[in-house]
Amino acid sequence: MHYYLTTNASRALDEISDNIDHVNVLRGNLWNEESKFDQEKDKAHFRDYDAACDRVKNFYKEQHEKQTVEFNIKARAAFNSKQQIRMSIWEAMEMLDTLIDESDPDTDLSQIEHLLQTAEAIRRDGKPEWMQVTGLVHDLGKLLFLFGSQGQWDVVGDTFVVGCKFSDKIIYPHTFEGNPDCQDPIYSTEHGIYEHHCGLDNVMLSWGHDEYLYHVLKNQSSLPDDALAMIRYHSFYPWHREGAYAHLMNEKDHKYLEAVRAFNPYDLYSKSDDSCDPAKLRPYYEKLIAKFFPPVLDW
Ligand SMILES: O[C@H]1[C@H](O)[C@@H](O)[C@H](O)[C@@H](O)[C@H]1O
Ligand SMILES: [Fe+2]
Ligand SMILES: [Fe+2]
Repeated sequence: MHYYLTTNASRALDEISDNIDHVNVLRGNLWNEESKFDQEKDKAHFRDYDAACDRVKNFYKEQHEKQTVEFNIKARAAFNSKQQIRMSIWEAMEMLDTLIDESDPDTDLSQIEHLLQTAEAIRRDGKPEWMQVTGLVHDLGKLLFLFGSQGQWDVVGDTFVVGCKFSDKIIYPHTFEGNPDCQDPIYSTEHGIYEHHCGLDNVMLSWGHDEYLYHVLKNQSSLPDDALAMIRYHSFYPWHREGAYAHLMNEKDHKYLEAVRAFNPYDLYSKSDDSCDPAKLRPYYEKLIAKFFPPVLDW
């Protein structure tokens, strides 16, 4: 059906619709401001380790006492000599789904949901495909728990450098008192076994899901270096959030720091987003997976 309007009537209509647009823009701005405010307010609730439950506190006490240089050398040797399991990225996501992360004060959601929420938040912001798929896989290293870890303390939680003084920027720093490396004349010094600005590539980060997944993917994906850095350092909060370990960084690490910081909000704050439906999202992400990974990988 067509309406024929006089010029005046049509001008009047345009004006009304302009006004409505204007009101909508204003309303939109207001809404954005309010939701920005809510988001800032909400952010303070994340990673509140003082208020965390005993499960989290006990987890970190155990981890901080047991992540020694000796353990880290053994964990890497075991990783290099172990028999490998072959499966696809999606199979790995499904396999991981049974794990509930004891170190995490912010979510009891399944791991597949956390991976999808992270990827979806990155996608919503219009970030590139390689970053979306990085969000999708970043915690798959937690499979270590099903592949012969000693518990969760050598799989999840924040990471830190071993082989030099434990930084006081690590959460619950006093719990390192029970770590024998604190008594070691070399490991307990500022630089420990490392040279000034040797590069994070040359230091031993506490063994867990970041380090494991980095080694699994570095030769089995076409992800860019920034993506591999996001995976390898995403739990390294004393570094990427608190600014510790500057004396061990080299030139390249400054670039990686930027990448990891860009990734972090998606990992952390997407934990409060609406839940995702894996079956619905699968076709989209299978296509992305196929662009960056072989059909099956060695784990
Ligand atoms: O509890 C969490 C969880 O284990 C994450 O996967 C890890 O990346 C974080 O650093 C940690 O705080
Ligand atoms: Fe993680
Ligand atoms: Fe995560």
